[in-house]
Amino acid sequence: MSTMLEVSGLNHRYGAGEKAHVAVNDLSFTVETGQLASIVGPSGCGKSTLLRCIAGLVKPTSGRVSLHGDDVSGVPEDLAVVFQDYSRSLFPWLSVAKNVEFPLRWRNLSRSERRTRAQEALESVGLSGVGSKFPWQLSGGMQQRVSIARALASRPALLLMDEPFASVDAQTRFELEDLTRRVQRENGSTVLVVTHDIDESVYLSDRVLVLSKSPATIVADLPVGLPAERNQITTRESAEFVTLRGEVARLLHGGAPEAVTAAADAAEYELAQQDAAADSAEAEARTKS
Ligand SMILES: Nc1ncnc2c1ncn2[C@@H]1O[C@H](COP(=O)(O)OP(=O)(O)OP(=O)(O)O)[C@@H](O)[C@H]1O
Repeated sequence: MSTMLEVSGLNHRYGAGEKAHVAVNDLSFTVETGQLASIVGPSGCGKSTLLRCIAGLVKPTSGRVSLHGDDVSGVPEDLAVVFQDYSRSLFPWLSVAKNVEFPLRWRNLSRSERRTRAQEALESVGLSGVGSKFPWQLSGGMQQRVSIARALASRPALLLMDEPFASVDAQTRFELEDLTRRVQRENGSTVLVVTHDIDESVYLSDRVLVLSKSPATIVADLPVGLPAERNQITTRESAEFVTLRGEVARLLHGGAPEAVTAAADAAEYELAQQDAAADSAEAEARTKS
Protein backbone atom coordinates (compact mmCIF):
# COMPACT_ATOMS: atom_id res chain seq x y z
CA MET A 1 0.00 0.00 0.00
CA SER A 2 1.38 3.44 -0.89
CA THR A 3 1.13 6.56 1.23
CA MET A 4 -1.48 9.04 0.04
CA LEU A 5 -1.16 11.68 2.75
CA GLU A 6 1.79 12.52 4.92
CA VAL A 7 1.59 15.12 7.66
CA SER A 8 4.85 15.79 9.44
CA GLY A 9 5.63 18.09 12.35
CA LEU A 10 2.55 20.19 11.65
CA ASN A 11 2.00 23.22 13.87
CA HIS A 12 -0.55 25.97 13.57
CA ARG A 13 -0.79 29.05 15.70
CA TYR A 14 -3.51 31.68 15.31
CA GLY A 15 -2.39 35.25 16.04
CA ALA A 16 0.88 36.37 17.55
CA GLY A 17 2.38 37.57 20.81
CA GLU A 18 0.47 37.18 24.06
CA LYS A 19 -2.82 36.53 22.27
CA ALA A 20 -1.38 33.73 20.13
CA HIS A 21 -3.30 30.47 20.25
CA VAL A 22 -1.60 27.19 19.36
CA ALA A 23 -4.32 25.09 17.70
CA VAL A 24 -2.20 22.22 16.37
CA ASN A 25 1.02 21.05 18.00
CA ASP A 26 3.61 18.97 16.17
CA LEU A 27 1.25 16.48 14.48
CA SER A 28 2.69 13.70 12.34
CA PHE A 29 0.83 10.84 10.68
CA THR A 30 0.27 9.18 7.32
CA VAL A 31 -2.84 7.87 5.57
CA GLU A 32 -2.38 5.01 3.14
CA THR A 33 -4.02 4.91 -0.30
CA GLY A 34 -7.51 3.43 -0.11
CA GLN A 35 -7.79 3.86 3.64
CA LEU A 36 -10.75 5.43 5.45
CA ALA A 37 -9.33 7.11 8.54
CA SER A 38 -11.13 9.14 11.19
CA ILE A 39 -9.81 11.85 13.41
CA VAL A 40 -11.72 12.17 16.65
CA GLY A 41 -11.08 14.76 19.33
CA PRO A 42 -12.77 17.04 21.83
CA SER A 43 -14.51 20.20 20.67
CA GLY A 44 -12.07 23.02 19.98
CA CYS A 45 -8.98 20.77 19.99
CA GLY A 46 -7.96 21.82 16.48
CA LYS A 47 -9.54 19.17 14.20
CA SER A 48 -10.87 21.65 11.62
CA THR A 49 -7.62 23.59 11.68
CA LEU A 50 -5.74 20.39 10.89
CA LEU A 51 -8.12 19.58 8.02
CA ARG A 52 -7.85 23.12 6.64
CA CYS A 53 -4.06 22.89 6.72
CA ILE A 54 -4.25 19.59 4.80
CA ALA A 55 -6.69 21.10 2.28
CA GLY A 56 -4.38 24.07 1.71
CA LEU A 57 -7.06 26.48 2.99
CA VAL A 58 -4.86 27.52 5.94
CA LYS A 59 -1.10 27.83 5.67
CA PRO A 60 0.41 26.00 8.66
CA THR A 61 2.81 27.94 10.87
CA SER A 62 5.32 25.14 10.36
CA GLY A 63 5.52 21.54 9.24
CA ARG A 64 4.78 19.74 6.04
CA VAL A 65 1.79 18.21 4.26
CA SER A 66 2.31 16.07 1.20
CA LEU A 67 -0.17 14.35 -1.09
CA HIS A 68 1.13 11.25 -2.90
CA GLY A 69 4.65 12.55 -2.35
CA ASP A 70 4.11 16.17 -3.50
CA ASP A 71 4.22 19.01 -0.99
CA VAL A 72 0.85 20.73 -0.64
CA SER A 73 1.02 24.45 -1.26
CA GLY A 74 -2.21 26.21 -2.06
CA VAL A 75 -5.35 24.17 -2.72
CA PRO A 76 -4.41 20.87 -4.42
CA GLU A 77 -6.46 19.95 -7.48
CA ASP A 78 -6.95 16.30 -6.64
CA LEU A 79 -8.41 16.88 -3.23
CA ALA A 80 -12.05 17.58 -2.31
CA VAL A 81 -13.65 18.66 0.96
CA VAL A 82 -17.14 18.03 2.31
CA PHE A 83 -18.03 20.52 5.04
CA GLN A 84 -20.58 20.19 7.82
CA ASP A 85 -22.72 23.08 6.69
CA TYR A 86 -24.24 21.97 3.37
CA SER A 87 -26.56 24.98 3.31
CA ARG A 88 -23.58 27.29 2.92
CA SER A 89 -21.55 25.11 0.61
CA LEU A 90 -24.17 24.68 -2.15
CA PHE A 91 -25.15 27.54 -4.45
CA PRO A 92 -28.91 28.12 -4.04
CA TRP A 93 -29.25 29.73 -7.48
CA LEU A 94 -27.81 26.70 -9.31
CA SER A 95 -29.65 23.44 -9.93
CA VAL A 96 -28.40 20.32 -8.16
CA ALA A 97 -26.73 19.06 -11.37
CA LYS A 98 -25.05 22.45 -11.95
CA ASN A 99 -23.83 22.49 -8.33
CA VAL A 100 -22.21 19.10 -8.83
CA GLU A 101 -20.70 20.16 -12.16
CA PHE A 102 -19.44 23.50 -10.84
CA PRO A 103 -15.90 22.55 -9.67
CA LEU A 104 -15.36 20.61 -12.91
CA ARG A 105 -15.36 23.90 -14.86
CA TRP A 106 -11.72 24.33 -13.88
CA ARG A 107 -10.83 20.92 -15.23
CA ASN A 108 -9.92 20.27 -18.79
CA LEU A 109 -13.21 18.49 -19.53
CA SER A 110 -15.78 18.92 -22.29
CA ARG A 111 -19.29 20.01 -21.34
CA SER A 112 -20.75 16.57 -22.04
CA GLU A 113 -18.03 14.93 -19.96
CA ARG A 114 -18.82 17.28 -17.06
CA ARG A 115 -22.51 16.40 -17.35
CA THR A 116 -21.81 12.68 -17.43
CA ARG A 117 -19.55 12.85 -14.39
CA ALA A 118 -22.12 14.89 -12.44
CA GLN A 119 -24.86 12.43 -13.39
CA GLU A 120 -22.73 9.46 -12.32
CA ALA A 121 -21.85 11.12 -9.02
CA LEU A 122 -25.51 11.89 -8.31
CA GLU A 123 -26.42 8.28 -9.14
CA SER A 124 -23.79 6.97 -6.74
CA VAL A 125 -25.38 8.90 -3.87
CA GLY A 126 -28.90 7.81 -4.85
CA LEU A 127 -30.01 11.15 -6.28
CA SER A 128 -30.22 10.51 -10.01
CA GLY A 129 -33.72 11.97 -10.29
CA VAL A 130 -33.17 15.39 -8.71
CA GLY A 131 -30.59 17.05 -10.98
CA SER A 132 -32.97 19.75 -12.16
CA LYS A 133 -34.16 20.71 -8.68
CA PHE A 134 -32.59 23.46 -6.58
CA PRO A 135 -30.82 22.66 -3.28
CA TRP A 136 -33.48 24.45 -1.24
CA GLN A 137 -36.10 22.06 -2.62
CA LEU A 138 -34.31 19.11 -0.96
CA SER A 139 -34.13 17.85 2.62
CA GLY A 140 -30.97 18.47 4.67
CA GLY A 141 -29.79 14.89 4.20
CA MET A 142 -30.33 15.12 0.44
CA GLN A 143 -28.39 18.40 0.30
CA GLN A 144 -25.47 16.76 2.07
CA ARG A 145 -25.65 13.92 -0.48
CA VAL A 146 -25.34 16.57 -3.19
CA SER A 147 -22.22 17.94 -1.44
CA ILE A 148 -20.77 14.42 -1.36
CA ALA A 149 -21.65 13.93 -5.06
CA ARG A 150 -19.94 17.22 -5.91
CA ALA A 151 -16.80 16.08 -4.09
CA LEU A 152 -16.88 12.67 -5.80
CA ALA A 153 -17.43 14.14 -9.29
CA SER A 154 -13.91 15.53 -9.29
CA ARG A 155 -12.58 12.00 -8.51
CA PRO A 156 -10.25 13.29 -5.81
CA ALA A 157 -7.17 11.38 -4.72
CA LEU A 158 -8.09 12.37 -1.17
CA LEU A 159 -11.55 13.18 0.16
CA LEU A 160 -11.60 15.24 3.36
CA MET A 161 -14.80 15.40 5.39
CA ASP A 162 -15.20 17.89 8.24
CA GLU A 163 -17.98 16.79 10.62
CA PRO A 164 -20.00 15.88 7.51
CA PHE A 165 -23.04 14.44 9.26
CA ALA A 166 -23.25 16.70 12.30
CA SER A 167 -26.14 18.77 10.89
CA VAL A 168 -28.52 15.95 9.99
CA ASP A 169 -30.88 13.81 12.08
CA ALA A 170 -29.74 10.48 13.52
CA GLN A 171 -31.46 8.29 10.90
CA THR A 172 -30.01 10.31 8.00
CA ARG A 173 -26.63 10.24 9.69
CA PHE A 174 -26.67 6.43 9.67
CA GLU A 175 -27.66 6.43 5.97
CA LEU A 176 -24.87 8.87 5.08
CA GLU A 177 -22.29 6.87 7.06
CA ASP A 178 -23.24 3.75 5.09
CA LEU A 179 -23.21 5.74 1.85
CA THR A 180 -19.71 7.03 2.61
CA ARG A 181 -18.43 3.52 3.28
CA ARG A 182 -20.07 2.18 0.12
CA VAL A 183 -18.73 4.86 -2.25
CA GLN A 184 -15.31 4.70 -0.60
CA ARG A 185 -15.13 0.98 -1.29
CA GLU A 186 -16.61 1.21 -4.78
CA ASN A 187 -14.16 3.94 -5.83
CA GLY A 188 -11.20 2.73 -3.74
CA SER A 189 -10.99 6.32 -2.42
CA THR A 190 -8.77 7.57 0.36
CA VAL A 191 -10.91 9.38 2.91
CA LEU A 192 -10.07 11.34 6.05
CA VAL A 193 -13.08 12.21 8.22
CA VAL A 194 -13.01 14.58 11.16
CA THR A 195 -15.66 13.95 13.80
CA HIS A 196 -16.28 14.48 17.48
CA ASP A 197 -18.60 11.46 17.56
CA ILE A 198 -16.82 8.42 19.05
CA ASP A 199 -19.26 5.83 17.69
CA GLU A 200 -19.12 7.34 14.23
CA SER A 201 -15.33 7.33 14.20
CA VAL A 202 -15.29 3.59 14.95
CA TYR A 203 -18.21 2.61 12.69
CA LEU A 204 -16.92 4.48 9.66
CA SER A 205 -13.25 3.75 9.65
CA ASP A 206 -10.37 1.39 9.12
CA ARG A 207 -8.45 3.39 11.65
CA VAL A 208 -9.09 6.04 14.33
CA LEU A 209 -6.63 8.78 15.25
CA VAL A 210 -7.48 10.18 18.67
CA LEU A 211 -6.49 13.76 19.40
CA SER A 212 -5.83 15.37 22.77
CA LYS A 213 -7.42 18.53 24.11
CA SER A 214 -6.15 21.77 22.55
CA PRO A 215 -3.53 22.10 21.21
CA ALA A 216 -4.13 18.92 19.25
CA THR A 217 -1.54 16.14 19.52
CA ILE A 218 -2.12 12.48 18.63
CA VAL A 219 -2.75 10.37 21.72
CA ALA A 220 -3.50 7.10 19.89
CA ASP A 221 -3.70 5.57 16.45
CA LEU A 222 -6.08 2.62 16.66
CA PRO A 223 -6.71 0.08 13.89
CA VAL A 224 -10.38 -0.88 13.50
CA GLY A 225 -10.60 -4.61 12.94
CA LEU A 226 -14.35 -4.68 12.21
CA PRO A 227 -15.49 -6.57 9.09
CA ALA A 228 -15.67 -4.50 5.90
CA GLU A 229 -19.42 -5.17 5.63
CA ARG A 230 -20.97 -3.20 8.48
CA ASN A 231 -24.48 -2.91 9.76
CA GLN A 232 -25.79 -0.04 11.85
CA ILE A 233 -27.41 -2.41 14.35
CA THR A 234 -25.34 -5.60 14.50
CA THR A 235 -21.93 -3.93 14.11
CA ARG A 236 -22.70 -1.45 16.88
CA GLU A 237 -23.76 -4.36 19.12
CA SER A 238 -20.63 -6.40 18.45
CA ALA A 239 -18.06 -6.94 21.20
CA GLU A 240 -15.26 -5.49 19.08
CA PHE A 241 -17.20 -2.27 18.42
CA VAL A 242 -18.11 -1.86 22.09
CA THR A 243 -14.49 -2.46 23.19
CA LEU A 244 -13.10 0.02 20.67
CA ARG A 245 -15.58 2.77 21.43
CA GLY A 246 -14.79 2.30 25.14
CA GLU A 247 -11.11 2.62 24.39
CA VAL A 248 -11.59 5.80 22.34
CA ALA A 249 -13.84 7.24 25.07
CA ARG A 250 -11.24 6.48 27.76
CA LEU A 251 -8.52 8.13 25.66
CA LEU A 252 -10.64 11.21 25.10
CA HIS A 253 -11.20 11.44 28.83
CA GLY A 254 -7.48 11.26 29.52
CA GLY A 255 -7.14 7.54 30.30
CA ALA A 256 -4.60 5.12 28.87
CA PRO A 257 -5.73 2.74 26.10
CA GLU A 258 -6.14 -0.87 27.13
CA ALA A 259 -3.37 -1.96 24.79
CA VAL A 260 -1.04 0.61 26.33
CA THR A 261 -2.10 -0.40 29.84
CA ALA A 262 -1.52 -4.06 29.00
CA ALA A 263 1.90 -3.24 27.56
CA ALA A 264 2.79 -1.24 30.67
CA ASP A 265 1.64 -4.13 32.88
CA ALA A 266 3.74 -6.58 30.85
CA ALA A 267 6.78 -4.29 31.06
CA GLU A 268 6.31 -3.93 34.81
CA TYR A 269 6.02 -7.73 35.17
CA GLU A 270 9.18 -8.20 33.09
CA LEU A 271 11.10 -5.74 35.30
CA ALA A 272 9.84 -7.46 38.47
CA GLN A 273 10.99 -10.82 37.04
CA GLN A 274 14.43 -9.36 36.25
CA ASP A 275 14.68 -7.86 39.77
CA ALA A 276 13.74 -11.21 41.33
CA ALA A 277 16.31 -13.04 39.19
CA ALA A 278 18.99 -10.48 40.14
CA ASP A 279 18.08 -10.79 43.84
CA SER A 280 18.30 -14.59 43.79
CA ALA A 281 21.62 -14.48 41.87
CA GLU A 282 22.96 -12.05 44.48
CA ALA A 283 21.72 -14.26 47.34
CA GLU A 284 23.29 -17.33 45.69
CA ALA A 285 26.61 -15.50 45.26
CA ARG A 286 26.51 -14.44 48.94
CA THR A 287 25.84 -18.06 50.04
CA LYS A 288 28.79 -19.34 48.00
CA SER A 289 31.22 -16.69 49.37
N1 LIG B 1 -9.49 31.88 12.53
C1 LIG B 1 -9.19 31.68 13.82
N2 LIG B 1 -8.60 32.65 14.55
C2 LIG B 1 -8.26 32.45 15.84
N3 LIG B 1 -8.49 31.31 16.52
C3 LIG B 1 -9.09 30.32 15.84
C4 LIG B 1 -9.48 30.44 14.47
N4 LIG B 1 -10.05 29.27 14.06
C5 LIG B 1 -10.02 28.46 15.15
N5 LIG B 1 -9.46 29.07 16.20
C6 LIG B 1 -9.22 28.51 17.54
O1 LIG B 1 -8.39 27.35 17.39
C7 LIG B 1 -8.85 26.29 18.23
C8 LIG B 1 -9.14 25.07 17.39
O2 LIG B 1 -10.27 25.34 16.55
P1 LIG B 1 -10.84 24.26 15.53
O3 LIG B 1 -12.05 24.85 14.87
O4 LIG B 1 -9.74 23.78 14.69
O5 LIG B 1 -11.26 23.10 16.56
P2 LIG B 1 -12.22 21.84 16.35
O6 LIG B 1 -11.58 20.72 17.08
O7 LIG B 1 -12.51 21.65 14.91
O8 LIG B 1 -13.54 22.34 17.10
P3 LIG B 1 -15.08 21.80 16.95
O9 LIG B 1 -15.06 20.33 17.17
O10 LIG B 1 -15.78 22.51 18.05
O11 LIG B 1 -15.53 22.19 15.58
C9 LIG B 1 -10.08 26.85 18.98
O12 LIG B 1 -9.66 27.31 20.25
C10 LIG B 1 -10.53 28.00 18.13
O13 LIG B 1 -11.12 29.01 18.91
